[in-house]
Amino acid sequence: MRLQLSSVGFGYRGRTAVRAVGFKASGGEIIALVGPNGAGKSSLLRLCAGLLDPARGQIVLDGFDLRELAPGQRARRIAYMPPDGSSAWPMPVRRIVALGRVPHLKPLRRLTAEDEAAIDTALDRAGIAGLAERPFDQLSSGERARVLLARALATQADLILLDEPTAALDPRHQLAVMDILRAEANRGALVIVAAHALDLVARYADRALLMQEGRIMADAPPAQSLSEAHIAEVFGVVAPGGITPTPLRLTD
Ligand SMILES: Nc1ncnc2c1ncn2[C@@H]1O[C@H](COP(=O)(O)OP(=O)(O)OP(=O)(O)O)[C@@H](O)[C@H]1O
Repeated sequence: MRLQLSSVGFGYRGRTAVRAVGFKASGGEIIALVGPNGAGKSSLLRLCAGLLDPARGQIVLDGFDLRELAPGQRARRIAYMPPDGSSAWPMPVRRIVALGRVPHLKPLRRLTAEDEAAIDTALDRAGIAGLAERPFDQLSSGERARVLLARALATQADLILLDEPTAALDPRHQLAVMDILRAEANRGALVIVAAHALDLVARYADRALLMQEGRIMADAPPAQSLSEAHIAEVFGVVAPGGITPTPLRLTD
């Protein structure tokens, strides 16, 4: 699959959030969106998900303008994980993950064995099989984040958009989630992930798009886009020698 953005612009009631953004990406890649609070990362993800419409420019998925794709097709092809799990749905975890299969259901049909298998696999991979019957609103924030990840995985989409999926996670689950995203890219999905954990981005992303005030000011492998000079300019912090990939790894 190929995604292409050309001169995409978007604003909220006059406040510009995304300015003249353009990039191309393909299945197999992990692309990280990096930048300070308010830089436009979440807005750009929501544009790619089709949840917002560009005011200017175009977003093209495999030759089709995102706005021309039928809603059902868009929902099967694109999975979106929102930034936090604070929504207080008093629903069992399994039912929330099952929502990831809704785009695959025929009208008025129940979940098939294939849907149930996709839900089980997603619960397992996110490490939350043991929480399947627990109410979502009684989980910790990290547990809720993994439920929303599982819902996105259950869709088996070929464009996976995630807004700060590791923000609430402990170190082991941060690595586990990034390993899952790598596996999704390896099966051919395009993964676009907004993240503040620069050491994880340096380790896992193929490209880091560094955003500042709605623009992309660098689009390169993390070793280049997260250079000391860029980090100083964009974040106002000194990262001696640039960002070092996290040295943490899972125990055997
Ligand atoms: N619903 C909204 N209504 C009005 N302005 C908004 C809305 N959502 C975001 N903005 C503004 O758009 C700009 C970009 O916000 P966005 O959430 O895309 O940034 P971000 O890079 O994801 O930030 P963060 O790192 O804090 O999550 C900011 O100036 C923000 O205040």
